Amino acid sequence: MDQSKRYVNLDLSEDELMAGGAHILCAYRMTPKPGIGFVAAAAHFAAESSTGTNVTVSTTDDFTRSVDALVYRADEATGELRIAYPLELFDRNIIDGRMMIVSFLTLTIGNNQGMGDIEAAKMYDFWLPRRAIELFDGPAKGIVDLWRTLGRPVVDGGYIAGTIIKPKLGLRPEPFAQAAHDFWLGGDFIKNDEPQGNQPFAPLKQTIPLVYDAMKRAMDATGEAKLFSANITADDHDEMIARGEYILSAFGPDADKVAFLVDGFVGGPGMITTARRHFPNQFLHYHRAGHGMITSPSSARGYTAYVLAKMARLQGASGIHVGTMGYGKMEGGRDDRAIAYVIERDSYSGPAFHQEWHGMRPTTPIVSGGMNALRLPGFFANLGHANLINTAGGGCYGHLDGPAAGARSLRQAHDCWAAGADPIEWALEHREFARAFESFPADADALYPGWRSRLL
Ligand SMILES: O=C(COP(=O)(O)O)[C@H](O)[C@H](O)COP(=O)(O)O
Ligand SMILES: [Mg+2]
Repeated sequence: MDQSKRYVNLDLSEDELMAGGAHILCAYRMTPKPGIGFVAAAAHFAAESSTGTNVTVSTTDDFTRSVDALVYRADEATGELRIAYPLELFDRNIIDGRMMIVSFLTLTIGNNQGMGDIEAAKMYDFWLPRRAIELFDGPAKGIVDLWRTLGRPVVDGGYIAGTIIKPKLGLRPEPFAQAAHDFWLGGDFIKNDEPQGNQPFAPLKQTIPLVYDAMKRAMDATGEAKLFSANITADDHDEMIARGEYILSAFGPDADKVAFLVDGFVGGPGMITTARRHFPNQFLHYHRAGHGMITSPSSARGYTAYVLAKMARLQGASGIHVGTMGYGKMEGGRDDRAIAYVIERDSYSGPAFHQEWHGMRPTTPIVSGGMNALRLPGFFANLGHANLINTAGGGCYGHLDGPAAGARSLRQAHDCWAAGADPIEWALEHREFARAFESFPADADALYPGWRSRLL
């Protein structure tokens, strides 16, 4: 059934829709199934994403039609599809009237992801009017709070050198805490790896007190504050709360040095909001493990990592992983810096839309995935700044001289970039950075040919 008469209006002006402030706009790249017209498929897409289905129903009335999602751009040659969704379509909390990401996803990434006439569709950008920005929680804490804890300037407080306790799994409480202590002698920030929680060989209630003790000893030894991002991910809301409350009680007077990590992609939006609303005083660390199933360029469905990051900021993530922009082990390229820019700035022009955040607190870019000291100078040069959290697991625990040296090599790499120095020259004066060349020789060979004759 061709529904384009009702759900398509290519005369609508995007500028006027934005000026009206009554719609959320979504940009997709869509391919209809063979033999299905692009506009007809787009119309069905909008129907299924708002007020329709695949046939006309007798219960539709004039009000229903007034909140139809409308296709306002449809270009078969490029697959470009843009849909305007009236704000009234989106579900609101009964407790406080605010909007929710699950409703945004159910509509804009719902049945349209599996319909028989749609071969593939992927959202690559969306735009929210001011009113929608006002109705999402947004971040409660940010990197400013971490800089303050670390005794840094709260503006441009700079690079936070972090790690991930490795191996990913398999450390019992004592060696886990020892690994944390040893890194903290050189670095700022440790996160649980995303699957670490309450495994039988490392009960959380044994591990956490030992980690706190390790933090205190490292703070005494260095005279510096330290940070721990503890994973509280769990299917059950009550379990998440129980973990968070236990961890805060265990860290007692230093509970402000605890961030909470949530595996928000596999866990779903509800887990992020549970942490955001129950623990608003803690930095909320959004780990996105699993996102690659749809955000990968190899996927023609779902949405991009850029869209994921925008949603995370709306939900209130204090920080989210943004990838390594071609410098680490995960998929990505240099232009992925847009994922960092759109969450850290108050105003940014993305792939389809210019988004104003109207003062919503920024979300911190978290850079992780195969990173080590050798890869950082190029990364910072591409991004253009270092106001971020970097977590290098292998890059620290794989350093020949141990994790504290690994941490120092990260900071020396940052300082090398900040000074605009040649990395090999810099390594001649900075031992831990030099030893990173020996620790990761394949990277050194690829990035700094000729290093051996200069450094060994
Ligand atoms: O544990 C790591 C990295 O460990 P290592 O530093 O040893 O590679 C993170 O889970 C990935 O970076 C996630 O990827 P992304 O950050 O892209 O979500
Ligand atoms: Mg990990």
